[in-house]
Amino acid sequence: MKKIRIAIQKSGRLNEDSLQILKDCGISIDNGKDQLKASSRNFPLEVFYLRNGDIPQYLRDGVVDIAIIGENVLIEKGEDISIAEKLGFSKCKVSLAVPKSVKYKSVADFEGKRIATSYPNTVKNYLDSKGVKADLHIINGSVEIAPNIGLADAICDIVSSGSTLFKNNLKEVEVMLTSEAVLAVSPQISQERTVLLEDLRFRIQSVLRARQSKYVLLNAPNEKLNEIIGLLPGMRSPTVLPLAEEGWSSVHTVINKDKFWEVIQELKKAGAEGILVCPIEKMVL
Ligand SMILES: Nc1ncnc2c1ncn2[C@@H]1O[C@H](COP(=O)(O)OP(=O)(O)OP(=O)(O)O)[C@@H](O)[C@H]1O
Ligand SMILES: O=P(O)(O)OC[C@H]1O[C@H](OP(=O)(O)OP(=O)(O)O)[C@H](O)[C@@H]1O
Ligand SMILES: [Mg+2]
Repeated sequence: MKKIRIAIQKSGRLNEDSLQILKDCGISIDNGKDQLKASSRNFPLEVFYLRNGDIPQYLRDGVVDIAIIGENVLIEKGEDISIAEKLGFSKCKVSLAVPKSVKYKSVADFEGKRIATSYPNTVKNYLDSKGVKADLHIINGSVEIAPNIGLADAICDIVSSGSTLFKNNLKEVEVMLTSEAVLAVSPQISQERTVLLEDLRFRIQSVLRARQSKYVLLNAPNEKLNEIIGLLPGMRSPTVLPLAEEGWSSVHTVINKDKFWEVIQELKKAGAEGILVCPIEKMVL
């Protein structure tokens, strides 16, 4: 049987979370740390460990069928490559920044300025769309230092917490795009391997849904049941079971992790007791 070939970042910010999501999908990989290639024992999958920046070309050439990669890299180097799933980790922005002392008014201020970046296509497309022409200096790392050493007037790079900008006395002035890790697909993937991709996507979706949700159990006095059920979203509707003690019920449901603390407060006010919150491993609709 053919195996589906996936590219994963060899080392760096995406490596650990990429391996974790495969693991959560029940896919075990025999992983010698310095290997370039590994196989799964229990899923027809081969893993290639590659540089993030090289992955769009490998996808285009059909050397790998799928990849976990930052959306920002696809926008820079792989606009022709499609995205099968957004994976919810490595969230960041790609932004333009200038020294704090600069009085910035609008994107027109970049006209004729020197901008240091590892994302030349992204910057060029953005500035073109605004009718601005700048002078791009392509550098591969430590971009934020460029204005301090007189190499550029401004930079374009990844911003997450903003602390790298802060340390280098820069301020973010334009957010060009937001990004997260995605599952990207080669335009050359075969029919046979597309079937494996669908199987993998089914598992990934179940894992991502579960990561977004909490399983909640609580006790409620029967006279408050309607009010409490009204507060709960649930997958279809909450499960209600009688407790051994007369007049009380146990209510089970699923709550989105972002809404969770708000809902818990409301449940308590409505008379819920003994609230348990549990992680969910997989969630299949
Ligand atoms: N500070 C950050 N916060 C969140 N996500 C980030 C951050 N920095 C980078 N990323 C995301 O992780 C990806 C990989 O970043 P990383 O710095 O590990 O690799 P790289 O040096 O860009 O690539 P390569 O693997 O080619 O060396 C980026 O493309 C981006 O999507
Ligand atoms: O807003 P922040 O939270 O500070 O994150 C942004 C920084 O993170 C990335 O660098 P990384 O740490 O990956 O180092 P690198 O330049 O060696 O890739 C990116 O290139 C920025 O410099
Ligand atoms: Mg980096």
